[in-house]
Amino acid sequence: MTLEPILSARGLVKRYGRVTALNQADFDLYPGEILAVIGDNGAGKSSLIKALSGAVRPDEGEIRLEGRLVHFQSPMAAREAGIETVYQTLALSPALSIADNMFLGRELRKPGFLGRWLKLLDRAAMEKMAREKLSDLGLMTIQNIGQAVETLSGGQRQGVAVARAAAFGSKVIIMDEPTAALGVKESRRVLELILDVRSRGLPIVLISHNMPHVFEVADRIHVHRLGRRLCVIDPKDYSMSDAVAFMTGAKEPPREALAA
Ligand SMILES: Nc1ncnc2c1ncn2[C@@H]1O[C@H](COP(=O)(O)OP(=O)(O)OP(=O)(O)O)[C@@H](O)[C@H]1O
Repeated sequence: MTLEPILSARGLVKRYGRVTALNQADFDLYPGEILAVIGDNGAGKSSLIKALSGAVRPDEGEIRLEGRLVHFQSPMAAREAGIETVYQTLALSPALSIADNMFLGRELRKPGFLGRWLKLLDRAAMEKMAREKLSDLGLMTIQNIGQAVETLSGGQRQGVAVARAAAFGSKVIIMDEPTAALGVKESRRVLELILDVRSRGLPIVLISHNMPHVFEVADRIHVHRLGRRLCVIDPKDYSMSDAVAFMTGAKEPPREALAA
């Protein structure tokens, strides 16, 4: 590929005591693509994503965003740099409204004195932006932006989390098992959302154990094994059983798929 990766990592190492969760892991995400990250349980996928999203600091290795070295000290720092992560646990506050959840931690204040000195929130602006974002992503089956998140279905909640990420993620969106807890219909909606987000030009990292979902939406598949990137495959060239065989070590990937 001739393009420069938007987000890349080289030689990431992360140790937890005697466990080496990342062992010289590399990573490349290119502009506009959906990159799936697959791997067996314990292969180090979450550790990789946590390093890329500022949730853990790697012991060794480097991460570059648009070619520039970055050292995220916190998830907030990664967010500020344009990397949004939708965690499996979603990190939504159930009792708060959809609009409040979308702006959690980055509320809009009223302009001028009211906002700066009295810290008054600009609710109207937040609700307007939340409504726009949700309808952009075709999520306006949600009638009331003031509705508490706990009253939404699993798919709608996931939708709010994705809309929030798409609203604020200016460069990269990372999704950790976005369909794991969802039914068939809701999963479908979330997969469509992922494709919508890509069509808006935002690249996505999708961590998933669900091979049909991965093969349906991914442009490339990063196979993680024993703490490192084993290979990168094009889903058009390999079957799901090939991918699982590479992931589990039952089969070695061909030389051209092996990561450098
Ligand atoms: N906070 C931690 N403390 C100790 N060990 C950890 C910690 N986080 C991860 N590990 C270990 O690091 C290894 C990689 O874990 P990681 O969660 O990154 O794998 P994974 O590929 O995401 O697995 P899964 O698919 O099961 O979620 C595992 O052996 C795990 O037990």
